[in-house]
This record gives sequence, structure tokens and C-alpha cells, in this order.
Amino acid sequence: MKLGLIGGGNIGQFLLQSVNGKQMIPNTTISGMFSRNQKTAQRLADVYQVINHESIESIIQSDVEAIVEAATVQVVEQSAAQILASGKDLILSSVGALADSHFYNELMSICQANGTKIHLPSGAVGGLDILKAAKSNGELEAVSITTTKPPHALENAPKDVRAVIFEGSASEAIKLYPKNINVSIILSLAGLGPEKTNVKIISDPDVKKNSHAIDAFGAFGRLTLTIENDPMPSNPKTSYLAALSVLATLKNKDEWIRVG
Ligand SMILES: NC(=O)C1=CN([C@@H]2O[C@H](COP(=O)(O)OP(=O)(O)OC[C@H]3O[C@@H](n4cnc5c(N)ncnc54)[C@H](O)[C@@H]3O)[C@@H](O)[C@H]2O)C=CC1
Ligand SMILES: O=C([O-])CC(=O)C(=O)O
Repeated sequence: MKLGLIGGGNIGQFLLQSVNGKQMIPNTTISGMFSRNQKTAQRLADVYQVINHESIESIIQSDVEAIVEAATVQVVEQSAAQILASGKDLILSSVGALADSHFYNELMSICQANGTKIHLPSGAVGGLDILKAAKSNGELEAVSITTTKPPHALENAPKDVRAVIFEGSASEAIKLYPKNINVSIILSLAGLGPEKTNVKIISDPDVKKNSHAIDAFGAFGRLTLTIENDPMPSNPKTSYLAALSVLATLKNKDEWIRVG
């Protein structure tokens, strides 16, 4: 399968290295890419033998079957509809774009009309299987996430003191921190939705890892899950697990036997 890639940052470079460099997915290559910084994109395209496109429209017109987004929430807002309408599936890293229910429903209608699919990797968290099962008959009651990161991995965080920099709904959190709290939206989509998922973001100068503590309860019982993620060396905002989860989604995209 030929894939297109949008974004040549952390996750994008990890995918180029894994899929093209190490050939980790049989019969699959990233054959075209587009990124905002054309100089970096051309360098990556040369290293990994990928066509460097000068626009998203140009990738859409190419022969790739699916497009992996590893850019920004804004890129998803601007281009997802066009990609899906062109008959290509979409794998999203910036899942925060789907917090807006109107946009979510619009994309779903486009998928239905064109036979296309959106794949949402679990990103830097887990437990989505539990939330989905717990809400399957409407008996999931509450979901919350507390994210703790070092100040340099957050926007506008105090440098020297531990501080709660946000407390509120996932829907508000992603508007204020679109590069930091996509995890709250994937949890929302698996569970109770962005308005009813509670988020706390803590900036802590004494931590080195990005941790996410998830708490949920309902008729099933109680879920408490804490993950301590190693950050990506080139972008501390992003956890390594987020990149791994996109790779796993690509590996499992058309699996015959599905786990979870
Ligand atoms: N779902 C999850 O759990 C997680 C999601 N993310 C999200 O995944 C996305 C990618 O993350 P990283 O690779 O770490 O980010 P990054 O900042 O390292 O790379 C982003 C890339 O997108 C490119 N870009 C920016 N604007 C663009 C535009 N308008 N058109 C084309 N390319 C553009 C940049 O030049 C850069 O190459 C981000 O939105 C991030 O917030 C990150 C971590 C966890
Ligand atoms: O990578 C992480 O730990 C979480 C993150 O940045 C996001 O959800 O946007």
C-alpha cells in the first residue's frame, strides 16, 4: 500500500524511519509527503525516497491510498474533508480536531458518502478498550485525565514552580492546548464526549516524563491507569508512545483478526 504523509516533525520522521527506512510494514511504503518546512521536507524525501509534494492538494491528487496526518489540529480542520472526499482513508495524530461535534459529524457524512474511513490511534494513552466497553450500554459514568508535563513541554507554563495550569472540560482544554492534550479527545471519543470528560494539566519542573493519569467509573467498576511516557528526543511535547501508536495503527489497519 502507498501512503501519503502530512508533517515532517517528530511523528512524521519516526514513521519515515520505521515504514520506509526499516520496512516494518510488509508491502507498505510512504510514497509521498508534504510538510510546511519545504527545506526539511525535501531533505527527508531524499533520505527516504519519497516524493516531496508542494501542497496537500498535490498529495490528494497522487496515487496514495491513505494519508497519515502528523502535523497540527489546524491542518486536520483545513484538509480532512477534502482528503476523505477524494476516496482516501485518513489516519490522524491530531485527533483534537474531532472535539467539535459539527466537524466530527461532517467528516462522518463524507466518509459514508465516499466509503472512506478515519483511523484514530490511541496516541499517548491507553484504556480506550475499557472505556468503549464500559459505555457500550450507557453505563459509563465519569472519565477524567490528569496530565503532568515539564514546563518546556507545555505552552505558557511557569518555569520554576509546580502549577495546575488548566482545569475544565476536554473541549476547552484542546482549544487552549492543541499541541499538548490531544489525549483528552481520544479519551472523550472512546468515552463520554469532550464536554463531559474532565481534564487537569499540571506543569511540574521536577518531572522528566509526560504522565497521564486516567480515572473512570461506571457499572463495570473503576479504572485507574497512569502512564509515564518518555518524551521524543526531538520534541518533548510529544511522547514516544504517540508515534508508536500511529505505527501500530498502520500495521493493524486492515487486519483480519482484530484484537480489542
Ligand atoms: N494523539 C496523541 O496522543 C498525540 C498527538 N500529538 C499531535 O500529533 C501532531 C504531530 O506531532 P509531532 O510530530 O510531535 O509534532 P511536530 O511539531 O514535531 O511536527 C509537526 C510537523 O507538521 C508540520 N506542519 C505544521 N503546520 C503544517 C501545515 N500547515 N501544513 C503541513 N505541515 C505542517 C511542521 O512543519 C512539522 O514538520 C501534533 O498535532 C501533536 O499535537 C502529539 C502527541 C500525542
Ligand atoms: O504526547 C503526549 O504525552 C500528549 C500530547 O502531547 C497530546 O495529547 O497532544
